[in-house]
Amino acid sequence: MSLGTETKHLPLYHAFSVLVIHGESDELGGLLRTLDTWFTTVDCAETCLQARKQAHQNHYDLVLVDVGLFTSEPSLLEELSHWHQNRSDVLLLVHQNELDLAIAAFRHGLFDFVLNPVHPEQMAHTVRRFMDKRLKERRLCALQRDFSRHSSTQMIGQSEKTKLLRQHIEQYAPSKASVMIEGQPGTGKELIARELHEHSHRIGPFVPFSCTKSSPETIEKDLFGEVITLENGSRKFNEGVFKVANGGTIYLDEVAHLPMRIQELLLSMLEERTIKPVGAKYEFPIDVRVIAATNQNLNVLVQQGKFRSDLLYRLSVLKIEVAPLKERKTDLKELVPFLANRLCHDLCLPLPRWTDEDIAIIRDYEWPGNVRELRNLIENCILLGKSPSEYWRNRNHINSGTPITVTVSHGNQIPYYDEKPAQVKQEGYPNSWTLRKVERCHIEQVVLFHDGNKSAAARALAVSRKTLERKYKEWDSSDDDSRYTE
Ligand SMILES: Nc1ncnc2c1ncn2[C@@H]1O[C@H](COP(=O)(O)OP(=O)(O)OP(=O)(O)O)[C@@H](O)[C@H]1O
Repeated sequence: MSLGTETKHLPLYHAFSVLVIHGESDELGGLLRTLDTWFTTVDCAETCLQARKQAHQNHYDLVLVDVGLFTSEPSLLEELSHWHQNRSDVLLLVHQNELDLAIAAFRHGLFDFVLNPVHPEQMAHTVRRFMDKRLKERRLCALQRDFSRHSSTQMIGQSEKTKLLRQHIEQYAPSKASVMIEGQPGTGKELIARELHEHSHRIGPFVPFSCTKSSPETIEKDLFGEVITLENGSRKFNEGVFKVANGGTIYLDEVAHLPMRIQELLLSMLEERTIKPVGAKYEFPIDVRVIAATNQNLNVLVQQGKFRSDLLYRLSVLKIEVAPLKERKTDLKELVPFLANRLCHDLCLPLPRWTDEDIAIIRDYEWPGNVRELRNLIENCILLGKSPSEYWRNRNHINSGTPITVTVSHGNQIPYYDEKPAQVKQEGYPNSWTLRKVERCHIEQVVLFHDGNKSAAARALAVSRKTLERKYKEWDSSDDDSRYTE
């Protein structure tokens, strides 16, 4: 059996494995050689018992079986039909004089066969069909995992602003009216749009679309679809995003970037509830709810003549403003454990244990990148096995020996997400300490760090040496030793 042109171009399906169930035969050698060029695992079984044993120990994506074996091993047919339904594709190898056996196999749902002796081109064609189907299934499975990782519709947070947001979502969801969501990048605008769709009970899908594509022509085709006339005169229809979202919701992200021509088409769609694909002669009715999002001030863009005021009016029938994370820091209490739990679960890694210092860093930071930045930080820490404080020090090239003074308010602490109460390692000062006590302790710590060199300590503390001396005098005169009496 030699490889023809098609087999030479056959991609290597290395990640798949094959079992060949075949009695002793001269034809087998050639068949195995051919399969060996495509797959890394090609196993052989000569009897039903052997095949069962092999299949028990390994997973096979494809099982090739010589139908001649069904005469001596009738139970094999039943078993193969079961494998076929559950895990493996089954390909029958049929001689001209074995058609009755093939027909019996068809009755068990095994319909795919090649004629024996096998022609390499025919074999390559069939194998490609099976393996491409498997590859598609794998990709779909990976996409679904990736999708669920990135598209949660669970909005976390108990700050007043987030509670109000939830209230708006509940009130706005059942309406068909357009919604404009305003907020900085990473604040959760898409998440809100998904929640609106989930609660709307619209039967169609939720389809996100980024308006930052370069050319108006591409956006028009992507949004409204395209009718192409082929050389033979027939017409091919490429569905646009609006058609895909029919009955559901379209989410126009960064709507401020829409070119003027598309703004006009979108306005017409919102008014007429119809779309006209590029190259089409007719308009089609459409039932899509539009949710748009922006992190720019569209009123300013209207004044600058970059955004149509009538479109802005149409898109903003209902309006939601999302506050930046720094204005709703109490959300961190739920967000940190939620994101850490989810990421650890996705990455199959154990939950980290963080200290007061880590918690204080997360709480005191301003989060310009909002929840997305928080999520990225947590993911980095989990993957690198570093705590947020360590990560911060490394990122900002701070010497790990530098003492970090963080006062942690335990009453307002972000809770641990472990089921068991965590052993919180206390690195800050207790809440009961006065500012005077904290100051003294901190100065003494820094002086100690500099081996008693008060000039170096003063420089690290950004005060003059004189100020430091004055502090020591004050403490000596007041005989204040109560700093250690906790
Ligand atoms: N309240 C929240 N609860 C849980 N996860 C959140 C919350 N807000 C945002 N996220 C998560 O933060 C990430 C960024 O959110 P999202 O993509 O919705 O932000 P966005 O405002 O649409 O960003 P951009 O403007 O850059 O498109 C996502 O992983 C999202 O799931």
